Amino acid sequence: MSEEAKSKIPITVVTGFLGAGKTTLINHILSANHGKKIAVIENEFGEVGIDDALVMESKEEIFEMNNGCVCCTVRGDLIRILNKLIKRKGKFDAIMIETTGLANPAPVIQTFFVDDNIKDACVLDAVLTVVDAKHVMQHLDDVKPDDVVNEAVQQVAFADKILLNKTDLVTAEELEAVRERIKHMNKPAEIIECKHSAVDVSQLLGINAFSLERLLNMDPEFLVTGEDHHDDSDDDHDHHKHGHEHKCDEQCKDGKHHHHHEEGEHHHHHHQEKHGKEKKAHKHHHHDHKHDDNVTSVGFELDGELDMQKLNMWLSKLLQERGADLYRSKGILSIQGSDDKHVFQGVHMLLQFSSSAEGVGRPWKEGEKRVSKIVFIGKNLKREELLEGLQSCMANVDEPPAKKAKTIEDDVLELN
Ligand SMILES: Nc1nc2c(ncn2[C@@H]2O[C@H](COP(=O)(O)OP(=O)(O)OP(=O)(O)O)[C@@H](O)[C@H]2O)c(=O)[nH]1
Repeated sequence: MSEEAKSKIPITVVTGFLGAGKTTLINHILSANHGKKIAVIENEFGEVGIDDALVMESKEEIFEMNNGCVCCTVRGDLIRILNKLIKRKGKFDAIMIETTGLANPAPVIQTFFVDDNIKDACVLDAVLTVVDAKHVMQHLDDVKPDDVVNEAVQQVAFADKILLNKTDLVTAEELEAVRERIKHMNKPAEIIECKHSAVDVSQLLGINAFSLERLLNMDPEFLVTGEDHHDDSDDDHDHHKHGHEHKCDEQCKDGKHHHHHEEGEHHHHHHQEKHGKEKKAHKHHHHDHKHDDNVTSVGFELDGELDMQKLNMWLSKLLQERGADLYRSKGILSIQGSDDKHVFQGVHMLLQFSSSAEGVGRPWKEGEKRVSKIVFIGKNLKREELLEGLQSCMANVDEPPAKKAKTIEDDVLELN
């Protein structure tokens, strides 16, 4: 590394699909014994911020960016926070940015090359992509409409290093299949298999793994941002479009194609058909990229305490029935009869409860209002239905006066 690069603040971008294990990785790094002071920038896709409470208490500084995805609406926030941190250079050793599970990493990476101040002060050390060995296949397979990006594919494609996580949830054969698939999508990236994102920090930070050259080989116009493309209509900006073309791997004979078809093996037939038609359009809409509008987030903040048993039963049933479409669910819970802050984590059908007593999340602070915050992310979510379900799990809700059951005494009395 050059002297100039050495004096810059190293940046690590942590990406990976919803629920893959990014926050688990951040917590692992923050609690590891590396002697580094790390500033963390959290971005989450959800109507109600939760991750902030799930990142462990530490000396580190944590900045939250909610209400949007870092690759779109909150990119300005990212630039602002980075500039703030740059002014305090020397007070910390590194910055980690956790992107939302629905972020396309490309615009985040571009930030470090197109903004002059940031470019001069920071160096992108690596893009780490956490992959959920159990669920990634279905997200890679998800066929999106033509102008919609497949974030799961992008995240793997842009990785400098891949953490193939949750190996405990799959068989050796399944793991091999995922490994093959990922290797095929991104040959240069090292793949590290792990459980609970537990990888030696020396393999994650200060690794100097990011290569702009590799990205420019993949996409020569990588650094041409959406803002440079004023031939795009304003409408494009409203939609936060900012995609990229990629060079295909050797499977694809056609040279370039739109990134959401980037992966050769599975959609090959589809994009071969499309290439002819799309080529011209790509020239003018080079930076088109939209998120899948079908994937939405619904968030609730509930006053009052929840009944753990009712909630457990309701959530278990919901995840069983809707787990395919319900990519991610999570919540901070105020539970009747407990002084601990409870947490639930759902990834598709898998559901896990834990609490501050077990070291997950931070306990309620003195005087902190005990509000439950719950987020669901997925396809075809119905707010009313979810709210009704949650409300039915509140403790002490006035039960409708149940028909008074007869007691034995009543019977006895009647007999008399
Ligand atoms: N069984 C198993 N569970 C894991 C592993 N790694 C993480 N988890 C669990 O998966 C769930 C999601 O983990 P997170 O670290 O919150 O995932 P994330 O990528 O930050 O999630 P989003 O921010 O919502 O995208 C949590 O319940 C974790 O405890 C693993 O290796 N094995």
